[in-house]
Amino acid sequence: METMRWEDGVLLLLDQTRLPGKVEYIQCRDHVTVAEAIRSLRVRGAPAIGAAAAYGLVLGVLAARPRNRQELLARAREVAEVLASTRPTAVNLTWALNRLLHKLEATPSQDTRELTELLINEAHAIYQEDREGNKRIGRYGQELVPPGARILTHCNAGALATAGYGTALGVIRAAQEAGKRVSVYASETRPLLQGARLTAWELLQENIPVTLITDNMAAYLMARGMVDLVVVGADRIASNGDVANKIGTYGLAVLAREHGVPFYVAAPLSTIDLSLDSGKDIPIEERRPEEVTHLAGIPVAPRGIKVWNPAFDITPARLITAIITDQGVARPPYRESLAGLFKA
Ligand SMILES: CSC[C@H]1O[C@H](OP(=O)(O)O)[C@H](O)[C@@H]1O
Repeated sequence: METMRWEDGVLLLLDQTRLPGKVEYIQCRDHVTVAEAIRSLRVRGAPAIGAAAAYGLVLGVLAARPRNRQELLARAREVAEVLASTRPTAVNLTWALNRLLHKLEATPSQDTRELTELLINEAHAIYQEDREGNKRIGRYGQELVPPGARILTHCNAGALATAGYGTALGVIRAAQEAGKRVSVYASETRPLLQGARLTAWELLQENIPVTLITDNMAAYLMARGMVDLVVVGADRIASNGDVANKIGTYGLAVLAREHGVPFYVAAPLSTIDLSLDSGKDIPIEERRPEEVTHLAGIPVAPRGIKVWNPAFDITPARLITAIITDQGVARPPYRESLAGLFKA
C-alpha cells in the first residue's frame, strides 16, 4: 500500500481519513490541495508529511509557470510558507521544504525547466531516502527485540506515516522478518484513532499478530506483565532527546518506567531537531474541539463543552531507553549520542 505516488505531474495521496473502510486516493494538482490534505490528516505522520510537502512545493511551482529564476524562487518561497503553516509539530515538514529551497538557492541555473526538474528529483530523493532509512531503522531496532516479544505501540508510525515500511512498525516488521514471532498491542489512540484505524489495519494486512486495546487499558496490560517493550514513532526530537509524539505517548513512557518495560522511540534523523535545546521548545499542535466531542460525526459530549485537544505531548529523555534511527541506536546521554549520529 503506497502512501503517495507521483504520476506525470500529479501527486496521488492515499486518503487516510477513509481507512480502514475505503482505500481511496486523492489527486493533487496544486499545493493548496496538498496543504488541505496535511491539515486534515488525509496524509499524516512526520516523514509522510515531509514527503507530501516536498511534492506540494513542486506542484505549486509548476502551476505558476515562472518565466525566470527570480519568479521561480519567489514562488517556491511563497508556496513553502503555505505548506509549512499546515501543522507545527512534525519537523520533517519544514525540514523537507527547506531542503528543496536550499537546493534551489545553491543551484545557479537560470533555466526554469532545469530548476523545476531539480525540485522534482529532490522530492523523489526525500521519498526514496525515507523508505530506505526505515529499513535501516528496522534492522537496528529488531536487534533490541527478544524472540516472542509482546510489543505495545501507539498511534501509527507505520508505512502509512512514512514513505513506506514505517519507523516503529518498521522495527516490528523487521523483527517479524527475522523470525522473532512478535505480537503487537495497538492502542486505539483517541481522538483520531490512528491506532485502531491505521496500525491495526496495516499489521492485519501482513498477518502480524495484533490486538487492539483502548488507550486506558495500557496500564492494566503492563501491570499484568503482558508487555515486553514499547516502541513508538516521533514527530520531533530535541537535542537533549526529549520527544514530541502523539498525545498519550508520555503516559505510556511513565507506565513503562513504573513496570520496568523498555521504552523505545524510532525515528529517522530528519525528525531530530538539534536546534532545539529541549522538549520545552517544541511547538505542540492544538486541534479542533470537534475531534474530541464527535465520533464519526456523532456527538459524544454535550454541546458547548470546553475541550482541550493537544495532538502531541512531550516524553522527557530520561524515560526513553533508546532512540532507534536510520544511522544507528542512540542511548543516553542523548545530547552527545544524537549529535554523534549526525557526524557518523
Ligand atoms: C513516523 S511519524 C508518526 C507519528 O505521527 C503521528 O501523528 P499524526 O498522525 O498526528 O501525524 C504520530 O505522532 C506518530 O507517532
